[in-house]
Amino acid sequence: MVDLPRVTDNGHLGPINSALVPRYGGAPTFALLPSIDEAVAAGHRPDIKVVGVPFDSGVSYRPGARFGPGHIRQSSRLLRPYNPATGTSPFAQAQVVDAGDLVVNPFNMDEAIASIQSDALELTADGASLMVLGGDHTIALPLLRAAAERAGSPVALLHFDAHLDTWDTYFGAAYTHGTPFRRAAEEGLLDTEALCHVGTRGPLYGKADLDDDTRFGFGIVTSADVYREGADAVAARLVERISGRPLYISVDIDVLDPAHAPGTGTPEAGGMTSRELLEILRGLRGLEVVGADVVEVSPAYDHAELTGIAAAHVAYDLIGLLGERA
Ligand SMILES: N=C(N)NCCCC(=O)O
Ligand SMILES: [Zn+2]
Ligand SMILES: [Zn+2]
Repeated sequence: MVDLPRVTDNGHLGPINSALVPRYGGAPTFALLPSIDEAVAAGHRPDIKVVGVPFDSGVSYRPGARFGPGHIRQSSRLLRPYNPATGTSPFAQAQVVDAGDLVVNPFNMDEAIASIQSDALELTADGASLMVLGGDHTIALPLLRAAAERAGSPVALLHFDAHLDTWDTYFGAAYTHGTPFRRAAEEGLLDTEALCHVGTRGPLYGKADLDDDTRFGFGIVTSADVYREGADAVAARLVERISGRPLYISVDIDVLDPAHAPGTGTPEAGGMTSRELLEILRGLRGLEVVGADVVEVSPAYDHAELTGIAAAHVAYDLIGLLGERA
């Protein structure tokens, strides 16, 4: 394979130069970034590793998020190096690489969760942070375990989702995509002063769901709150609550309205627009983001890459936030 010309900026090896090589050909690493092997072979030390977790054994409705990482990468080919919304170049402020996909057992939940946790710890042993492409929301639990261990303390959590994901069990199972944040709270992984769901909406099983959630320390900014208050005011509130604490950001793509992200497993009407979500993320600059994920992209239900493109742009802005620490 010939060496492809890449954009290099600020000493960092960036995406394939799409002015010289057609962006629709070749291997779809995230945003056409170098693979970890290519970057390391060229003498670069990764600051941010994009990693896929193709796993969906925790879903309660439509399946298929195991194909999310590949779809998000394919939908990320058009991302360009400079983000005018923030005035930054996410791939120049830090060395960002694509570390490929984890190998996760689809038939053994305990083994899957344990291996995601240990792989996340191994990938961050060199001080790098992770931008994870899911996968269903179950994977947030082992990722939070690893993030809290690396931070040396419980972490603040911003959780963008239509759902609370603090339910207790499904069919008696404790580890599902509807339960990761209850388990994380029980395990003491979360900084109970700085937890917030953003974008929640849709029917619950009962009012007790909300009471439980409050007991774990979560605040809620609903999808309707975002509509009424606007992205800037919401971001300002979140920054006030979280500032100065190590922060993990988990984005379930179903936080977006099905019109913006149809390709997901448990869609709910009345969601945020992709513009609102991106603007809230941009309002979080200056926070100490230690890890992030984008989950629940199920490509079989997508159309014209709507969901894949939304997820790719969310990951791009999250990489911008992660890179502020590099
Ligand atoms: N994490 C996501 N996307 N969905 C959770 C929905 C759980 C339920 O079926 O009630
Ligand atoms: Zn959800
Ligand atoms: Zn979720």
